[in-house]
Amino acid sequence: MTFQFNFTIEGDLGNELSLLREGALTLDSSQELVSETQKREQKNKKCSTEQFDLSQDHLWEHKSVENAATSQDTDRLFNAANSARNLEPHEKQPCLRVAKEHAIPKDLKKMLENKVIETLPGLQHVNISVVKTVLLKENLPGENIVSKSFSSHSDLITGVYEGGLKIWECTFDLLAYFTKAKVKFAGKKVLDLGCGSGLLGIIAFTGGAKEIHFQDYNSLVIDEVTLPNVVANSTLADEESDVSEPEMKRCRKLKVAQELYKCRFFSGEWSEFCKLVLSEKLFVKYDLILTSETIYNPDYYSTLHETFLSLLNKNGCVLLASKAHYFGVGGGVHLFQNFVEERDVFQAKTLEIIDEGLKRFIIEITFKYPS
Ligand SMILES: C[S@@+](CC[C@H](N)C(=O)[O-])C[C@H]1O[C@@H](n2cnc3c(N)ncnc32)[C@H](O)[C@@H]1O
Repeated sequence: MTFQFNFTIEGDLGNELSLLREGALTLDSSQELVSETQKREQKNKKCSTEQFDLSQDHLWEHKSVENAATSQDTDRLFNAANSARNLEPHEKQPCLRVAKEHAIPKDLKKMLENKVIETLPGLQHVNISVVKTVLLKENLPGENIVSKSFSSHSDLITGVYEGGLKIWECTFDLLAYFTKAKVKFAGKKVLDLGCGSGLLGIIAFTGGAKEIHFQDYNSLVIDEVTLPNVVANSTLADEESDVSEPEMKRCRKLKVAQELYKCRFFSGEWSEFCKLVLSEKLFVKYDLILTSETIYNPDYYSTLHETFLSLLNKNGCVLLASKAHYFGVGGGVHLFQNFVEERDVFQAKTLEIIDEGLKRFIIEITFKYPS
């Protein structure tokens, strides 16, 4: 399924793309476009089971001890959800893109090279158009999602690219809600699920969260956007200022590293991500799951629900922001709320309705029976 909306070719990227990848793209030929689409559909059917190396050596060690998840709790709730489940016969399971953890590179400054930093109130983020242009020029091996997204004129290519190379509208709604409702992050373990740029998790990070995990479907999004954004919002930005003494520099670097140590980064499909984190013996469930524009595809509802179920602390909550309806894909707030109600594990409460342009919602999801 290819979902097209809100897609703009920033600046001259479209032209640049044709020049850069002459012959490799199918923008101008409708005949070829069809065959590309068919190829992609066939590929989607097979499902990407791309294996990633998880080189644990390079990962910074994380140890959590409190509130470790018990498999019994999770099993009980899974069963409750499963028995209430009434899957439509046509419901497709999402592709199982294997999850991996992304190590934080040692050379933090290098991550911000070739990046243009933009500023929002209380936040910095890389300019994504520049990231895309550089990626197209470099033609790096691995996930080729930038050119795939261009050639299909789409922000979403099911099972291939799930939209992380863009800051979606509801992220801004949730950011505004954090301020308005004075949401507290201090001391909490937070997950930015389907993070893309990671702005929600970054606010939790700068707001004193104890631990913040970022998850995106696409590996490239984590490496090229999420990680640089987190680094740009750490104290690294002023690392060099007024510090000439090697010893002071060393201390400063250590401080930045200690701060970033609170953040972990994951890519991969949701059920695979769950498997990966739950395989850690001392995994601690999240107090807060932040998620924006992740309920567009009804085929993913069951996995998303199970992700909440297996990763959310009993007394925790999910703050979800979404458009009322996603034309072309079929998902939306009411469909997802009905899905949640039928499973009878969580309760969903509307916190805010933003009724300008396309109607948007902020929803809080908590366990119905927390004890
Ligand atoms: C439309 S984008 C929204 C990005 C970001 N939250 C924002 O608001 O700007 C949807 C995000 O959900 C993630 N996502 C969607 N479906 C997924 C799935 N089945 N497994 C893992 N991640 C998924 C993608 O990685 C993507 O970043």
